[in-house]
Amino acid sequence: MASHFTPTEERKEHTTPPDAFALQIGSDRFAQSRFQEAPSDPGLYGYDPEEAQKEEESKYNPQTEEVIKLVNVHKTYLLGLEGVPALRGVNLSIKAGEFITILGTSGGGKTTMLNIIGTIDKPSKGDVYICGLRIKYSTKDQLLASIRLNKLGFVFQTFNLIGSLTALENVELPMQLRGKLSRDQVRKRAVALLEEVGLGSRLDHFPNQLSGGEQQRVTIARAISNNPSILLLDEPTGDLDTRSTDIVMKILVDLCQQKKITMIMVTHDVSLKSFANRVVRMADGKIAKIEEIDPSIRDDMIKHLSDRVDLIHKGEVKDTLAIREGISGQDDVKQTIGGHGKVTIPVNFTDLQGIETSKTSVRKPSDYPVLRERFVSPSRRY
Ligand SMILES: Nc1ncnc2c1ncn2[C@@H]1O[C@H](COP(=O)(O)OP(=O)(O)OP(=O)(O)O)[C@@H](O)[C@H]1O
Repeated sequence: MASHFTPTEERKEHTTPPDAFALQIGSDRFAQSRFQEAPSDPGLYGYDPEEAQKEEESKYNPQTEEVIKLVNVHKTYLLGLEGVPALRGVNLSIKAGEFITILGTSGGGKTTMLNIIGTIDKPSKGDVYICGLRIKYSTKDQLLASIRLNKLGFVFQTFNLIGSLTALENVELPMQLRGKLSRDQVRKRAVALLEEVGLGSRLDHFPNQLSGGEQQRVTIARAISNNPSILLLDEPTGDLDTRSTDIVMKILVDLCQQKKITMIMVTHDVSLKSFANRVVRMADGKIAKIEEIDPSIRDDMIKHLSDRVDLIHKGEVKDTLAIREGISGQDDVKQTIGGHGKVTIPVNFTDLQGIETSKTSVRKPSDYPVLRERFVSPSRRY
């Protein structure tokens, strides 16, 4: 990889200060992409501190302005001598308090878009506005680090907790790095956040003493510790079983509805899409489609989710064999369940025979998140 560096890029990377938010990232791609960016306008390397300051002080009004705005955003990575276009002219506006899911084909640009919104990557071309602040290729790393610490929270599929710290200490860390609260205030807030995600009895557990679902709940508590306006979620339930998925989704939906945190969630699990206000489908580096979820359908989904989570907490949910909508690159391709050998189903699902769905698989809930029977009923809405 060293052969791809230009002296300028190398120097720039070495002078970058330690970033508080790095603890929330587990992605090697972060490091790679910062070396491999191919700016469309090399002149943008110049940095104007006055302009940045002006932008930082701009009066953002969440009532009237979008919390995130992407205008004609392009991102091209350099792979050897070739440019790999990851985003090709993306326009998207997101209002404060919205819940957005991003679905799409593999390599379609979902993670790249999330990384650009999260200021982990900079666009090669185009403008990105986060809470009224304009981010472009020349934006200084210090300003980006400050935006991440103050405005954004991150939750990834791999939980990225620090193994040598307890749950409580993991949640305290971003608040300590921000330095706005006293030691006592930090501790009290960390305890309250862990109680809020149902882990009041796990404060002193280390990550390896917690289940996957519990670790992800610690990650969420950590991600919201500095009161972010926006939570960026990259496959947050990808490694979780059904029950943990339900618990985590309920926490996320509550945070969105009660604390008005804007949620942007990349997922391959189409059964989660209707928890959002809007679904953005990406393909080939572009937004292929934006779908509004009918509010009554969303309310219904959330009500069922709450009911399920209540049952989970009462210990009334049993493991059963269940049917799950499979994940394929083509979410929209429908197949017939039980029809002429297309999708095989066990006898206890014969009532689903003939229903059109995306590629479907049957697994034990303990193996993988499952789609409950209800979600593949003929009246299913996705
Ligand atoms: N650091 C990088 N260097 C080179 N190419 C990259 C880099 N990161 C992403 N790409 C390429 O950019 C394109 C978009 O990738 P991205 O990861 O954003 O897609 P995705 O929709 O998140 O895919 P998936 O669903 O498989 O995670 C792909 O062609 C990918 O190979």
